Amino acid sequence: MPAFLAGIVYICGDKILESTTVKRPPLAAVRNGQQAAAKRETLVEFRGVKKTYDGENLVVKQLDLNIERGEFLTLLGPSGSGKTTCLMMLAGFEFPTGGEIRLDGKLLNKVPPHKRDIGMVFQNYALFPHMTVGQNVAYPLQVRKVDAATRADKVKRALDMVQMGQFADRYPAQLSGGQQQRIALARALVFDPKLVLMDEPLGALDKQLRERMQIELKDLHQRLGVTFVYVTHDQSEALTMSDRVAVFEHGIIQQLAPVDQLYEQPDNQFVAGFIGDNNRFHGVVETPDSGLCRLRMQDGSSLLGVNVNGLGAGHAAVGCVRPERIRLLARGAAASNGVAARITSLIYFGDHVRVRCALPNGDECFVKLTLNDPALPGLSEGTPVSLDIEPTHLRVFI
Ligand SMILES: Nc1ncnc2c1ncn2[C@@H]1O[C@H](COP(=O)(O)OP(=O)(O)OP(=O)(O)O)[C@@H](O)[C@H]1O
Repeated sequence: MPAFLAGIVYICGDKILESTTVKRPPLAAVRNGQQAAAKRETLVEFRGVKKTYDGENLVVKQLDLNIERGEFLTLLGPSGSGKTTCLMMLAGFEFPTGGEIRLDGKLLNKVPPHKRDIGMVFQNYALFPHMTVGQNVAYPLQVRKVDAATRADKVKRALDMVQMGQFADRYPAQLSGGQQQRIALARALVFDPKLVLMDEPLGALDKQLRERMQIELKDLHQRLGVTFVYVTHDQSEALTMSDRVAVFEHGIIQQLAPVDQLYEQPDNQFVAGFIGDNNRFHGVVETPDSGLCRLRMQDGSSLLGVNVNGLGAGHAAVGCVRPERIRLLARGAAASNGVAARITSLIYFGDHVRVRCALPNGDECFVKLTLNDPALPGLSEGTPVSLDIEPTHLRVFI
């Protein structure tokens, strides 16, 4: 174990990197919700952080981000958007080209990984194959010279925490992927880290197991109150687990918000399109007034929506709306904020039917109907309909 890596549990590929401890309250103290009271305290600050690997292209551009103590924050974004780079800078395995990172107020820029009190879990659990589960979990404590009795107690608690208490004597090869990831998690938590960083930790698991582990991780986070920073490109994973999500694109946070706000009030077209399902209507802004505006489409029809960017009359714009926020009405029925459309197809999705529609201006959109929706039997390809949308649910962007 290189000396510069002692202090962090860093699990990546077939490597496990480890480090020294910093004195902190034990897990049990954290567990009783003591952290909840301190929830709005800032634990981590990124101020004006930039990163380039080649001296030319900034893969992280001017990042300002506060991570609150005890929160579950997810960095979400497409491949190459800079999420892992941010995590690596926080862990100390990459250094910022500019700006400052603080942990508990302490400037981290020059602090090596082993002096940061951070646990990490990666996609490849990377347990030591020649050690039993118990020995793997004990390893961070051994490095920290924790005495044998305390070590045994902490290992038992950490394994019980991830419901793996009865597997202490097994070797990693005798465990399933999900079980190995639980052990990796126990190992990252056993030394009571201040912060736990996870980079796509469930990426190698099948869908069913991944979804079960998502619930377990969220539950564990709530019980422990430790701050989790989680990287994923899977938006449903981010929505399921996080308190807040930072959406990355091209090294910039496009929006940082609680999950419901992110979904209901996206700040821009990218966020509206990246999180959840989305429909887009193209038009020109008319009569902007007190936060709303009318989006006039090429065929003359129009919809009222939220003027998110405060666009002036005549500005080209795109209206975005979630499919579940569109009411499908029979053509001619009174719509408060409606537009004419024609059904192009009905696709069965098991738990709902996706009704695809074409608008006269050439835009396409879809609506989701539950299988017992009374309107469904009357619909088929070619049926003329009206799409009715509450103005607050149509977000008009530049
Ligand atoms: N060690 C490195 N050397 C050079 N370029 C790098 C290095 N690590 C990452 N990059 C580049 O930096 C950019 C951001 O990469 P990063 O891994 O942070 O993105 P990401 O959002 O985590 O992507 P993914 O979800 O695919 O892991 C990418 O263009 C990537 O090619």
